[in-house]
Amino acid sequence: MSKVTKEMALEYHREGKPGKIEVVPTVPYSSQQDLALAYSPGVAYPCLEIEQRPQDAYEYTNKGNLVAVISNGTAVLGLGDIGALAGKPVMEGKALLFKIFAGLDCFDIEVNEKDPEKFIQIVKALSPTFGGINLEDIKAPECFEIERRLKEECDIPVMHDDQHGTAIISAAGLLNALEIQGKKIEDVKLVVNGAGAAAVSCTKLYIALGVNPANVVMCDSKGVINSKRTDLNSQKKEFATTRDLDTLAEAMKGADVFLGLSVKDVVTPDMLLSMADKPIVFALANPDPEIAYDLAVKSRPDLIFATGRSDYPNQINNVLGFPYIFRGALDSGATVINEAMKLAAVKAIAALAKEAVPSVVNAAYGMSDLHFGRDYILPKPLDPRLITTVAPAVARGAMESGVAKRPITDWEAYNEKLRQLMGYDNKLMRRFTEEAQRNPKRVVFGEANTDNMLRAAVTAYQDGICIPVLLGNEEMIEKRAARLGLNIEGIQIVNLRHDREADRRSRFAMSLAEKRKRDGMTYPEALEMMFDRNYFGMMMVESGEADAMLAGTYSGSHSPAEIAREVVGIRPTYNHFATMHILRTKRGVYFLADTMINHDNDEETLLDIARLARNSVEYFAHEPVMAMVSYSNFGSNKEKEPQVVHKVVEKMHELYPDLPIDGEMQVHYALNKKVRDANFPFSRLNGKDVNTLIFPNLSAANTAYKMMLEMGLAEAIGPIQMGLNKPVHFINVDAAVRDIVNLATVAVLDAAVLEKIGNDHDK
Ligand SMILES: NC(=O)C1=CN([C@@H]2O[C@H](COP(=O)(O)OP(=O)(O)OC[C@H]3O[C@@H](n4cnc5c(N)ncnc54)[C@H](OP(=O)(O)O)[C@@H]3O)[C@@H](O)[C@H]2O)C=CC1
Ligand SMILES: CC(=O)C(=O)O
Ligand SMILES: [Mg+2]
Repeated sequence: MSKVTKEMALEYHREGKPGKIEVVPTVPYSSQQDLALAYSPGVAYPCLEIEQRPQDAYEYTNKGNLVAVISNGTAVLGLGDIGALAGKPVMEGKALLFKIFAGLDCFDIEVNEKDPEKFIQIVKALSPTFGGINLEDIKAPECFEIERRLKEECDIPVMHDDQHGTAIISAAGLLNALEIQGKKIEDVKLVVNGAGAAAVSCTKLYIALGVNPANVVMCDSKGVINSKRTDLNSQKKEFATTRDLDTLAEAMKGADVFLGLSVKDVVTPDMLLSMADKPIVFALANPDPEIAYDLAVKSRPDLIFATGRSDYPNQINNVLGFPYIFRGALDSGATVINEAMKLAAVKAIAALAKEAVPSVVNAAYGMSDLHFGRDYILPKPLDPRLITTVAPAVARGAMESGVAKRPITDWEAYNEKLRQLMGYDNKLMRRFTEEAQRNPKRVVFGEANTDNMLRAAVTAYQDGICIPVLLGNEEMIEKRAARLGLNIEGIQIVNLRHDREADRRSRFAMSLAEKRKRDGMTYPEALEMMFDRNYFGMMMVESGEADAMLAGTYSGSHSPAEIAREVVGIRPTYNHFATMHILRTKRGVYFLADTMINHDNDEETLLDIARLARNSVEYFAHEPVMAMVSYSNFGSNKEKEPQVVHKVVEKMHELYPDLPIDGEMQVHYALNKKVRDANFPFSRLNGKDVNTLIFPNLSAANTAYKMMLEMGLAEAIGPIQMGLNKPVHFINVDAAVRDIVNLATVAVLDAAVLEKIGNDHDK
């Protein structure tokens, strides 16, 4: 996993606009009218409504989606009391996590005040702004009283994340680790290093879950907290042991579980060796754990080891909890975050780790087979299921314990809202995946001897999306799989140089030579071609030995597109094939064509592209609303290129009298219906939102989608091939695993359509 250096981190924070977050308006603000509504005089109306009914603040302001991360900088990570200002990067980081993982807006507030009473008064005075308050990095013991008072005195949920977030996540990890190690919670001996905010709260939750208080030994910076000590505050006194122990090293002997919430490098390999069999060690000090990962795992193979860091397996970090805990609390109108809600979160997070890990999570971590076990005791922070698992569990907890002021009634609609909150709607791909899983097909992976293709094939197989056939040398693929830690058991490998089916190559060659004899192809030439993976793979599809193929975009002498034309051919009624990208953007789903195949389009080619796109968009269950774009509008420029587009639009109008398609038009008219309708009220697209853009040439289409991706404005599925007789799709072997899996999914659906309705979609 990649390591973080000081230079990288400083550059990351300094680059562009310094810091990590900004404020973005959510309402129109470009006209005088907009401003009169957003500010004076219009703004007075919601003010007066809220004055009458304070609850209306949730209707007219961002209160219901706004959280404050508030710190005084007295216990920033494990860096200690570095002050409010120095803690700001951490608080901005938490604000970012709230936004990206739960769609919650967040202000970081650094308060330069250490006196608990004054701090309480400041936070309380700020509280009307927010729907919830996340207290962060405030040291013990002051944090206990600060949280208690603010919970009591504010009418919104308040949670000290270092206490409860950490307790919830580590408890979920502990339950799962105990299950893997075969230990019972009521029997385990627990050593806790650190007696601050996080340590005390975690220990209390573990006890609530079944740990025997008599089996707990806690240490602080002065050693074991025992009954001989006279310097203990009331929190520490609760955990004072009567056993004759003074040092951490003594306490560790025979312990089953170690929980570190203190400072770095205080645990030694010898201490780990002195623990009981199959120990569990959570070294959670940030940024550096109580014992380094490499040192710990080297010293005991029977260990389950977790840290707070993202660059090692088993990250125990409150990021798995706080975004979703506040999401569920705010959405249900919870007045507090109580024990029922916390326990609901523990159970939901622990259970999620036992479910099959979706390919998108594997892909996000460059893995292929994450599964419940000693290196995967908790879900990964980038798991998109966390929001739909934890937030509803917390909301239910709030409702069942009677603290929810706005109970949720339609859970399916709530789950849908949560998914959509995460920006791009992933519904389309989810639907494709489910369809493919219902009827998986045999997909040839033409470049199986490359890392990402192999990873994608294994992921698609494990997810039940397709039955992969890997083309390549068995020995090399097996070696690569072993190096990547991939399990390829059960996946067929076809070595085209030493094919087990002796006559297959000659059979394929004969069939191709017969098909292309009028193009001058001889049998010996065709036989030679069968050493090319694209020819061979496509012949597998052509002959029905496979249902679809993912071909690489590079092939020795011939371009894969040419080979596809020769081997599987173009659909009846077309002379060209093309590709489309589906872009998922914040504004919705868009289909763009042709993004990969045809360079300079004459009328006939562009007409084929438009017809193919119309069919494909329909096939992806969208009503096509198509704009044919160029640099002029409806004939305003008489040069060659816009004229080609203009004529193709006319032909499309003749062919499909009811199809909403128009142009040529500039792309801003295509995408802005208000401006388009005002300027061109005669357009067939009147009142409609365009979802399909047909570009005049490859440069424009390719540049448009790549620019959107590079600027982070879209996620893409594609390139989706349209117009070949068989589902042969093309993808760059360096494409991300997720993109390859997505295309394999589309190929499976394509094969299913072929099976059902044949290859003339115009019928
Ligand atoms: N992974 C995660 O999700 C989280 C990790 N943490 C980490 O936990 C640590 C503590 O945070 P927090 O509880 O908020 O901070 P606090 O300041 O409240 O507590 C720190 C505790 O560490 C103890 N301590 C300091 N040095 C030693 C030592 N050498 N041996 C034993 N104990 C020691 C202190 O002892 P004393 O009481 O004697 O001063 C104190 O009890 C930090 O490293 C933080 O990054 C915190 C929250 C979440
Ligand atoms: C993760 C966290 O909140 C901390 O280390 O303080
Ligand atoms: Mg913290």
